[in-house]
Amino acid sequence: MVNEKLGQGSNLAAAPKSEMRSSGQGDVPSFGTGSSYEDDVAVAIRAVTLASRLCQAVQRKLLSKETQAKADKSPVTVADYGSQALVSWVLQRESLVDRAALRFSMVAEEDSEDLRTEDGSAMLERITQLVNETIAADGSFGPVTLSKDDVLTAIDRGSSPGGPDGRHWVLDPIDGTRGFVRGDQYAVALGLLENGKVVAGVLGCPNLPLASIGPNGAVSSDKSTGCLFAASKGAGTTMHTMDGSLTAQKVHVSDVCDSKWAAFCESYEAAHSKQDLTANIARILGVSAPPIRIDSQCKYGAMARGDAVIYLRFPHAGYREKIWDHAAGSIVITEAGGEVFDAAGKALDFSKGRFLDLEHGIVATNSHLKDAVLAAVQTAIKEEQNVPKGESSSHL
Ligand SMILES: Nc1ncnc2c1ncn2[C@@H]1O[C@H](COP(=O)(O)OS(=O)(=O)O)[C@@H](OP(=O)(O)O)[C@H]1O
Ligand SMILES: [Mg+2]
Ligand SMILES: [Mg+2]
Ligand SMILES: [Mg+2]
Repeated sequence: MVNEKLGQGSNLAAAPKSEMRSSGQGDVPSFGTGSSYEDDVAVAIRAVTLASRLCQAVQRKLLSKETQAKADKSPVTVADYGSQALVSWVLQRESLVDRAALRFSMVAEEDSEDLRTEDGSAMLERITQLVNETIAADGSFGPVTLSKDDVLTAIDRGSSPGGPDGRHWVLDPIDGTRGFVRGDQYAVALGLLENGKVVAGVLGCPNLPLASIGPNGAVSSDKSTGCLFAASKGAGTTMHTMDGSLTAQKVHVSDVCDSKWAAFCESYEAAHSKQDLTANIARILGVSAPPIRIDSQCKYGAMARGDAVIYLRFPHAGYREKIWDHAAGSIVITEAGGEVFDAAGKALDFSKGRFLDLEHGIVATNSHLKDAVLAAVQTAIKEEQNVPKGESSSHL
């Protein structure tokens, strides 16, 4: 039943019975890993599920007036803010009250600055309403109403600088806001750093099909959507249905060993990754399948279950990667048996604060293909550097 529902082409294996408890908290699924991060993952799932519901409600009736442009021209919506407020509120309230409330730290994408201006006041009103509606509809938190100030405070709890010491939650309240606004893929991405290393991650992907989106899954008749991936150090990666209706399944990256058969995924937005460079990498590897282009860290989730075998991301010159764009996704891949590295072959370093410190580009694949993919990446980068100026649209 479950395998039928999840479709062919997904690298799923049934999880042990202990991982299939139902939550008893509304429709929010629970997660049992037996790992030392079990409590953290459970509360992260609760927070991400709640935030994903808010996002789904907004995306269903998305109004252009609910979208603003930030100073860097990227879009931000009431759902980005609402999702951040909810995750922050749940984490603070549920997980750390007894253990580490005073040390609570969150590195998150959004801040409340624009909402505190006169222009932002209607938006703040709407966000507060959405947050309260989502909490009330869940029903498991009791009679709680957040004020506008509570919402601002919850959003601004994400201002931590992060760094190499201690525990930090890392949140992208909507990753792939452009996809969200377009009605396509997006993810609520929540990671946990401990002493500079990602130790847990949850990815809510409300629009991701349960069936594979890879070349082998393209023919699936199952159009159900809404996946949630959860991973923690040493405990593997599990895929849940967003509504908790099916049992959780362990997922694993593809075990394809010959790059000829390896489909790759990349950003939907050409402005976010150099698609001419990735096409050359694919050519060098002999990949014939067309790229799977989807927004957000949904790519990491899709790859973790084997839809694609390679993830390639090469931002244009001058762009600095943020930790919230990769923290949750990277552990979802590594715990599913994959590897995530930069163009020098180094693992990603999440210990340097809000930005990722890396050579260039982000690549993920399985352990069989790591050497071949890395060699192809380095060859393609050299070739790109040797192209006389004016003959290529991309520059390192
Ligand atoms: N110029 C540029 N280059 C590279 N990356 C950028 C750039 N601008 C933005 N971003 C970040 O990309 C995040 C969206 O993820 P993806 O690039 O994987 O998705 S997409 O397919 O392009 O939508 C997106 O995340 P969100 O802001 O959370 O949507 C950004 O952090
Ligand atoms: Mg953004
Ligand atoms: Mg993002
Ligand atoms: Mg975002």
